[in-house]
Amino acid sequence: MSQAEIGLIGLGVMGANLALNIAEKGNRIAVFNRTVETTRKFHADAGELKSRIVPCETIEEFVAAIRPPRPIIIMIKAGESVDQQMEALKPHLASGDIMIDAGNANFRDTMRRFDSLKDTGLTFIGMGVSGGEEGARHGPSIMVGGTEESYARVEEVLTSIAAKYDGEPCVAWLGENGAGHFVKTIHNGIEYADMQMIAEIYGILRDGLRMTAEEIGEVFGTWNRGRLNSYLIEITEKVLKATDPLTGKPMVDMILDKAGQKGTGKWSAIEAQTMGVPATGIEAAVAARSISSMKEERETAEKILGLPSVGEFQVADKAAFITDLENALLAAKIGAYAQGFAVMSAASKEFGWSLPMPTIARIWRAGCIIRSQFLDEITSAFTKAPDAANLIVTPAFAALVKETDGALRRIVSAAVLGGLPVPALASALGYFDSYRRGRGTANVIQAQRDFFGAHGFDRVDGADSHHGPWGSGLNG
Ligand SMILES: NC(=O)C1=CN([C@@H]2O[C@H](COP(=O)(O)OP(=O)(O)OC[C@H]3O[C@@H](n4cnc5c(N)ncnc54)[C@H](OP(=O)(O)O)[C@@H]3O)[C@@H](O)[C@H]2O)C=CC1
Ligand SMILES: O=C(CO)[C@H](O)[C@H](O)COP(=O)(O)O
Repeated sequence: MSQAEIGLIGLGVMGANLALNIAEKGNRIAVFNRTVETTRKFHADAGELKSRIVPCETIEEFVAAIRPPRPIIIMIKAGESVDQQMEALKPHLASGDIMIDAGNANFRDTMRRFDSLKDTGLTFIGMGVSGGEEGARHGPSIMVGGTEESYARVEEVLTSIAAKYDGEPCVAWLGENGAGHFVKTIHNGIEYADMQMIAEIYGILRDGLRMTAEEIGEVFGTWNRGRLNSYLIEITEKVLKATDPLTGKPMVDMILDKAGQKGTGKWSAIEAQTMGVPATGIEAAVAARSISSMKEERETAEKILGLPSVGEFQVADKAAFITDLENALLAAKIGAYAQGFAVMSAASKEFGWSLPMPTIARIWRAGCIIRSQFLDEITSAFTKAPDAANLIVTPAFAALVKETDGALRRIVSAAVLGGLPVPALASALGYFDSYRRGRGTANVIQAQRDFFGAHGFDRVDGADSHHGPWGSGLNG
């Protein structure tokens, strides 16, 4: 039997589907999973793709089944398990072999792993994959980091399995070492913000307008046929319309309001903060997930503080209000994406990657969780202005912000006055209002810093005097 062209370790949700996708595109693939039973079941269930899959029960057997130089995808739980898996593989590999970590790694781990293989003859690729189960099976968006030469060796197979947007594959080499995993992290940070903003809009419809899950699902369905058309809006309609088989009630009403998180949102916020780039939408979304997980504390606080004492949520024209909600969501979404791209732009300089913004937007148009029509507009904006300081100052998006930010202001105001939490939507408004104001209020902060710490300030008239007359005698 001929050797496999590629290997894959980890037959969980993502790995199993990716392996089937690879086999379906005509590639012969060797597979290995820590739990042998999973490998056996995976192969037994592979149907007509069985003949292209080589199930292996030991690492030795797995490595021997792949034709050198071997590309090996590692799609397992992120973190230490990847280091352990790499250590287990290494003694069996030969010069030229490539280990490709396709999980949601912290890009700093990816940089370390990349460096650790220098001078060994082995190569490391850190590859972000997005699209969930369905994407992995039928076409994910793939963000590759590593040497360009190593990408060239796997480009054909990755292109064959990637999602296509108007025939263009949603895969690209984005830069050296951690570039691919950094971009995937920010993709997820944006995903967090997008999801949180959708949840806040749902909250206004549920707790403000007192609409049922089914009715709210209808609203999202309508929006999905308009400018908000996207995978996340599409699945929101579906989840809101689903019925719980156990109770016959709307499924969403039976789900505990505690959101999980595995790290990528938090890493996005940390890296943004570390580089001094505001990513308030992502930060608000991460914090909202953390607050959501404090269920018992929230219930206790509600008993002690009560809900905000505001009157009945009043809306004079429901249809106009729902149109405002649609535009508010679009405006807030622009803020979150603008921030995500600004973080990537800063990281590109910080880590010397030359991240290609139009390409990133292009490969997010299909396959990934944040895929949307909107990303085609971002692709076009960055193609016309690849060095724009911020998405919101490109002509197309500046026009869109001006058109929709009034709605965002009305919705945030209504929610705040109605006592409904909208931290991510409000963060977008705060971001727009701060970013577009040439003269802000940090002059007071600078004066305070100088007063208590003699930190100095620059003057608006450029005069060579950097301390205020605060009277301590130290700062004059
Ligand atoms: N689910 C999703 O939507 C997406 C997930 N990802 C990322 O892909 C990676 C895999 O996720 P997913 O498929 O969902 O995870 P699953 O939980 O479905 O599968 C986890 C896999 O990791 C293996 N594994 C766990 N610990 C170890 C270890 N110490 N050594 C070797 N193998 C180990 C498991 O093997 P065993 O069967 O023996 O337990 C299993 O094959 C993660 O990094 C995840 O963040 C990326 C994009 C989307
Ligand atoms: O990468 C993904 C989607 O793009 C994974 O589904 C990831 O698990 C999502 O992050 P979290 O679990 O923290 O919500």
